Amino acid sequence: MSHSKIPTTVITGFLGAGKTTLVRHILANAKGKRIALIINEFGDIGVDKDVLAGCGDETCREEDMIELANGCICCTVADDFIPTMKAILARPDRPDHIVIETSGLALPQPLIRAFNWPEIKAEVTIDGVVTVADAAALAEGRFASNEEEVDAQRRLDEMLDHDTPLGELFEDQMVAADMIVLNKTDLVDAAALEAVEAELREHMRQGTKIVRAANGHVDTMALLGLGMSTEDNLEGRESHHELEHDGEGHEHDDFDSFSVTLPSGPGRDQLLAAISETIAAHDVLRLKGFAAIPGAKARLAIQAVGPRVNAYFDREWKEGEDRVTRLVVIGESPLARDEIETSLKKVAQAA
Ligand SMILES: Nc1nc2c(ncn2[C@@H]2O[C@H](COP(=O)(O)OP(=O)(O)OP(=O)(O)O)[C@@H](O)[C@H]2O)c(=O)[nH]1
Repeated sequence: MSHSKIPTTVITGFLGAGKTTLVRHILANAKGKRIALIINEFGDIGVDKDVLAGCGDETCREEDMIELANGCICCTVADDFIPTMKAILARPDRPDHIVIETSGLALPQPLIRAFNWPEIKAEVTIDGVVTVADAAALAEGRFASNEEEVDAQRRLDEMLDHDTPLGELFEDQMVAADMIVLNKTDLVDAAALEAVEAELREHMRQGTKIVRAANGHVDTMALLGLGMSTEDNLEGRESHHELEHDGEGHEHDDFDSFSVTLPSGPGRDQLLAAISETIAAHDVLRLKGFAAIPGAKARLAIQAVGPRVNAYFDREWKEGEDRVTRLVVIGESPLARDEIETSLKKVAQAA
């Protein structure tokens, strides 16, 4: 039986840039396309899948979502990614399109190269690599080193030139892109947006499109269907690591993640205040999870990206579900795990 190749969109972008939000938008606007979703997370709790599954739409069907929870898709291509793709391809009801959301710390390059493995290449093609960039984080210079020491303008100028793990990873994700979704435009003014966009243009491959968005609202038909066959066009997309080490394996020691479980206890405001304080004190890059708030029938989804903390009740607790607060914490290594845990647990004990 011959099939046409299934187009696959790879979504990359730094921690908290809005990848899951974009995926949610794609699923809600799939216009009848059956989409299989592969989600890769850094951290040991599958928050992203749970966020999508909590959306309540029939487009977020549990059976169409596959989670690769063990960290970095770039390091587990052979063990995890290839078998997962083969399982999708073996289904009797093959999807019309595959979307892969990589973890915010993943280098997209090894994943893109995996599409040239013979058993994958025969059946699947990369429709496009979409990199989500966080306009607010960029405007605030959050990829620069010594953030406090430089003034806002210098930060903006230097943000992409630094040899920090954050800066390098960010550049690696940028050069991999066929399209950049410059997200969170609602959080910055027009002048800052222009500055961020000008800076991005200097660091991406020529010809890459930038699409501005808020909350991942991009025309799905423009996003899916780029028809790039990216696996055949790898030139100029090399990561720092590939350029410096001939593509030998790479390390993820630069970043660290752990999860914390807290008993239900503090109220919403107390908990969010404690989270904000902890993030500020320990330079946490990303924190996310779900919280049990006393008296609330629904669980509170918590999403922090740098200093910005969002929270919303996403769905009611299910029968038999463990009503505790579980949070994933991600930051540059070494993370002061004990101190962060103590700081978060203090609020639960005080309640
Ligand atoms: N104001 C604003 N918030 C946004 C926008 N897009 C996403 N967010 C919020 O940013 C937070 C992170 O969004 P996600 O979609 O989870 O980001 P992500 O890139 O999937 O995060 P990781 O998978 O952890 O790397 C959430 O609180 C979102 O609601 C936007 O355009 N504007």
